[in-house]
Amino acid sequence: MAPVGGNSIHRSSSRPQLDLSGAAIQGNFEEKDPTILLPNQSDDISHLALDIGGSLIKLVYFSRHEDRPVNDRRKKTIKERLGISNNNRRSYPILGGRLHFVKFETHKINQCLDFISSKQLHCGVSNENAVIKATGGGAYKYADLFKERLGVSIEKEDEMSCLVSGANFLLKAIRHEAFTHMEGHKAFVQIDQNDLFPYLLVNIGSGVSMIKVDGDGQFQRVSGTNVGGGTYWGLGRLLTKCKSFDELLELSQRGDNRTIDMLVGDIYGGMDYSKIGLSASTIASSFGKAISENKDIEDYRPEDISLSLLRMISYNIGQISYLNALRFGLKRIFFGGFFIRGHAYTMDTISFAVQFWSNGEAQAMFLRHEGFLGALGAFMSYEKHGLDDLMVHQLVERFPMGAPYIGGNVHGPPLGDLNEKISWMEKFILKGTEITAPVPMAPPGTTGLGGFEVPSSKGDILRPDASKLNVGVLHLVPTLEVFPLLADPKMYEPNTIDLSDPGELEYWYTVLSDHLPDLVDKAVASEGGTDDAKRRGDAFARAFSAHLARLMEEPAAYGKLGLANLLELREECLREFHFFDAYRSIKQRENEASLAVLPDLLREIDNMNEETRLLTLVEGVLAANIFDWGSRACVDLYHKGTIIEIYRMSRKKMQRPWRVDDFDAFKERMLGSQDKEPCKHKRALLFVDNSGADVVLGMLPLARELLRRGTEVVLVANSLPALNDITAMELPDIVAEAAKHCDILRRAAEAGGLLVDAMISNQDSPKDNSSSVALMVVENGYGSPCIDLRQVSSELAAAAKDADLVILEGMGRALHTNFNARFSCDALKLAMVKNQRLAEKLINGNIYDCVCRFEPAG
Ligand SMILES: CC(C)(COP(=O)(O)O)[C@@H](O)C(=O)NCCC(=O)O
Ligand SMILES: [Mn+2]
Repeated sequence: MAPVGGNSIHRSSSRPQLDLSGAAIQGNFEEKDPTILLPNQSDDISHLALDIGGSLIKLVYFSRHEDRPVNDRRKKTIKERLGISNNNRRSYPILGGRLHFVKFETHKINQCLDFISSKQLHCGVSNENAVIKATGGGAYKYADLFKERLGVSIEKEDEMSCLVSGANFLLKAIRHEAFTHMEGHKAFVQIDQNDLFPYLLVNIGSGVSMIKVDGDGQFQRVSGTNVGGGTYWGLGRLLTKCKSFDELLELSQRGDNRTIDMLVGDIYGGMDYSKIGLSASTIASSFGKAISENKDIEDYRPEDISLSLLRMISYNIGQISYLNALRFGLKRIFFGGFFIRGHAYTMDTISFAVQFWSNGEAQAMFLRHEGFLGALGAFMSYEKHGLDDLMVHQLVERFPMGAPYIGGNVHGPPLGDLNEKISWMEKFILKGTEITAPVPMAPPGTTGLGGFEVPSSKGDILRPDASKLNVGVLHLVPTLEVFPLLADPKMYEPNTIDLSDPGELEYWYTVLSDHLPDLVDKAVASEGGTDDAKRRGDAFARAFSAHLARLMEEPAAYGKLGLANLLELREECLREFHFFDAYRSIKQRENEASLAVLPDLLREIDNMNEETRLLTLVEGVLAANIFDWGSRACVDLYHKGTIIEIYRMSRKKMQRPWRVDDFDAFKERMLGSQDKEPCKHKRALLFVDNSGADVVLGMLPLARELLRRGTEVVLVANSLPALNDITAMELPDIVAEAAKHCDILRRAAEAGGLLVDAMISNQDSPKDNSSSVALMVVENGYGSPCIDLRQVSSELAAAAKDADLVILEGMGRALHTNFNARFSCDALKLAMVKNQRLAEKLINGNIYDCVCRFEPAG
């Protein structure tokens, strides 16, 4: 029996709000997603739901996070201080874990049963008469098979109802779920939760259902058509001898439907019928040419047949959908179902039809989880899972590890332990190298749909499976919150660099790829350089490269892609292969070296007047931000001297004005002027960045100055390691070390509960700290160099409530993300730009230029 349910807050781990007392892992403890028994959990929590359709089985299952129990004393103290309890505000439990999306072909149902059985998904509850919720016709057809093979009963859920609740959940809870797709260009649509209804949901499975949705559980199937995905696949199979739906779809890529469709021009001698707005290239009659030509099926190219069929069915669905939207006055039409399969050309065709018939009034929208609406809805139908109570900020979508190699499909048994994962990567070496080469991206407007024209070069630019990898693993993290000091959370966009610009994406792809060999060396060394570590390092490099290559192909595969996502992906991949702190020894070395010179620095600072001191402190933060192991240029620099030599050199170069220099405004705010009173902030949140000089000689002295002025200070650090960033777990020891040489820090740290035992040798001051302002440490919820303030730890959100000053430090937190963020309190953004291109783009400057941006409360 092994206890589960650590209390770490980061996104790879969350705190389930279930009754976990007495919980135990059943079976192999080493397994990635082992079954967990919850003997004291009174609610029925099931882990699996299915949608068994005519062609595909869609499966949604839940797995608990791998919790690594950590003994973090800081966490307990901070919870008490900030008044955070484990009791949930909600009335019923919310699962903390991951939702996985998997699909199988229905005729290979045994593969699906093997999958469920090997993952033990059907026995996730301590319930003797285990029941699985399922929807779709197969829930009836295969009920006996499930009973026979798995010993479980199937509880059938209404298909329409499941589709609707699945769609409603996705549209409300996933930020980048809905998108438009016109002429090869994908654009995400921001859906206002409060302005979602009514809409038309068109689910294109084997057949097509059109559902008017008025609210949660309020819907009506208003129409449908029997000409759907089954028609395309069935007719296509007969006419082309294709062996699979995907093969048929791929064939269409190379097709020319003019050889088989009758166009307006064919009837009007090559002319447009302009009087009624039809161009010569408009399809007048799908397959119409076949009647006038004395040809047999063999005389037509299968490619042309497939395209003609695809256009016929897609236009027809688009047209009927629009007419139904018109009938009920609905402005939004969402298309789902596995017919679409993220296929760019299908979406373009449907979009074109909707636009054409509505004269541009209506717009087709698609859903990234298009095929999983029913299965998700069936999952939602389990009572008391709390899923429908989750909000956007509590869901984090992650890149599924194996997806780049297999296009999101599941082949073979699930991966068990780390070793299996590595062998799996090794097995796919060939596949991996095949796709690692960047694939040209589709420039917008090249599918040639601008007038029912035949796409000229779509075979080269639109891969048939281009959008297959469009569903990640959904992490449910009920503890995440929106940072309360954002001025306008709805308008907030964390990323400064937009990677939908192909030039930007390519640049950052190259930067991250070039950095990889060095990172692998560091990671392997951090694990003792053993053969096992080398093997894992190799697998990590492959996995990360494959992800990058896949994202180059389709940047919006998992929703809008920003630089923060790429940097986070790198850290996630490292953790996936059990590299938990690649820069461990570097961080230790730099912390020690910096702590050794801290007393001298503090003495120097204390001899200055208030004004010079403030400038020196801000200058110190900027100078020390040079210690960044994520920057190629900086790493090259470290070969040229010791830490202290580089720190001194960096300080010497700090010439004002900095490239962005609001220091005078900040100084006036802090110290006042003839016209203005000085502002004594109540509580400052300092988002710290790197270990070593950055935090010890930069941020800590600044924190100390704020404490001296009577401002409470909360140091906000990463929950998990990322590059050489300091973590919340590591900070208390550093503060304790620094406090040995400084009364201000010591008293504040004691008042903040950071120094709870006799870590400090300097015991001569009075024990009563009631008058001291506190120094605290909270974790931010991230294991990445960047931070998305829409999803932060509950500790940070609680600490923010009384704060009136935010200081963001470093390139990741203040430039790549949050450079344009607006706060409802005073905000100071401090960073050294350690990348030439970013310096040019962002501040029209050069590498090593500095940013000191002060934005007073609005
Ligand atoms: C990874 C980083 C964001 C970390 O910067 P920091 O937040 O530590 O200031 C930064 O080093 C970076 O953007 N590096 C990649 C670019 C380069 O190597 O030039
Ligand atoms: Mn950093």
